[in-house]
Amino acid sequence: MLAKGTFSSPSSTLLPLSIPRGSSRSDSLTCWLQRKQQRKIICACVAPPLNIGSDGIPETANKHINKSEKSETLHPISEPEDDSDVLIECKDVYKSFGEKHILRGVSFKIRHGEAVGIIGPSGTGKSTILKIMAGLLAPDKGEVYIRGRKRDGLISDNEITGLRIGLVFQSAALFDSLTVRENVGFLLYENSTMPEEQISELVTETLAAVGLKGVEERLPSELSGGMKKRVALARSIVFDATKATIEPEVVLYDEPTAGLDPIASTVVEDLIRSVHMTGEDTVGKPGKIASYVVVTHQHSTIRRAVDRLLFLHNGKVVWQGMTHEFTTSTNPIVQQFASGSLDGPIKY
Ligand SMILES: Nc1ncnc2c1ncn2[C@@H]1O[C@H](COP(=O)(O)OP(=O)(O)OP(=O)(O)O)[C@@H](O)[C@H]1O
Repeated sequence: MLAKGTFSSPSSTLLPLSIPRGSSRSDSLTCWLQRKQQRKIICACVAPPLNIGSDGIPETANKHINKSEKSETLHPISEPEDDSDVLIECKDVYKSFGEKHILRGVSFKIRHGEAVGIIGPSGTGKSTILKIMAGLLAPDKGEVYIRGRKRDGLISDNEITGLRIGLVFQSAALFDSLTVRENVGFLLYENSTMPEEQISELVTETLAAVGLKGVEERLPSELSGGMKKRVALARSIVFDATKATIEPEVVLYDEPTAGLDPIASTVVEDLIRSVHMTGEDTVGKPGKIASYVVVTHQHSTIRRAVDRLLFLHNGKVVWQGMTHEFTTSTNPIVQQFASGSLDGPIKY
């Protein structure tokens, strides 16, 4: 049994941040509980008060693109007028770290049922915008709306219910000294009124949904990288069955296939699809995740796991389109990124 914390239950999905390797179970829990008191995770997203010019091209992008290159709009998707299905919106979000101005007016919306990828060069702020959506970082300027309600500051600063937000870190961020069962059921053991046996059953069921059986009593160190990612996914989608209302959930994945071989990547990509509402999990049940956002560099993940793409560059969304438009785009930024060429507007 896990030690019980004294804090109140969170309004949304909470995920452990990184815990030092080799720390003891009590250290891990203490560290986690301290952090948890500081940060309750909720999510918010970007909608564009598009700093996109009349030609559909963001102002910064205009600086890098000559007239002949502007033939393709950078904003080819016409936004529906009805925003009732918007779960997360980021509006003109700015974020700097010291002198580094990372996000400079990022806007987008994540709608119910969407599978969205965020791509762009390294260091362009993809993980930063995920953390802002999750409420782990506050924007310097701009707004984040959760189902139409503005979130101020971090998730710990206000209670916004109506949407669960899960964040799956690149590193999986499992507690090294807890078993797989304890990792997956952590929040339920801590916060739920469910009896332990029921939590245990739910954990087993959720692990089965991500294709893992018989690993409940293993420690993270006994798992492969791909299995750890699946455990982290299970942790983000485990539901408290005693809650009267189950809120829709958005899962944010930060480079879920980084470091995996091509086949293990495919397994994770299919898994991400399968737990989405349009999919079917590995035991044949419909997925429960309303929408998800994936930050990735991997072409296979772009092709296989997402439907719509947002391209971040120089602090803004410089292109967005459906996945199939990515490889045929005539936008020079997209072309350079898709081909990996050293020549083009993206400079390292
Ligand atoms: N907490 C922080 N303090 C200082 N600088 C930070 C912090 N978090 C991120 N940065 C910096 O902000 C920039 C964007 O980081 P971020 O991780 O969001 O980029 P990214 O697009 O996800 O990169 P990659 O594709 O390489 O993972 C980087 O230069 C990074 O060093």
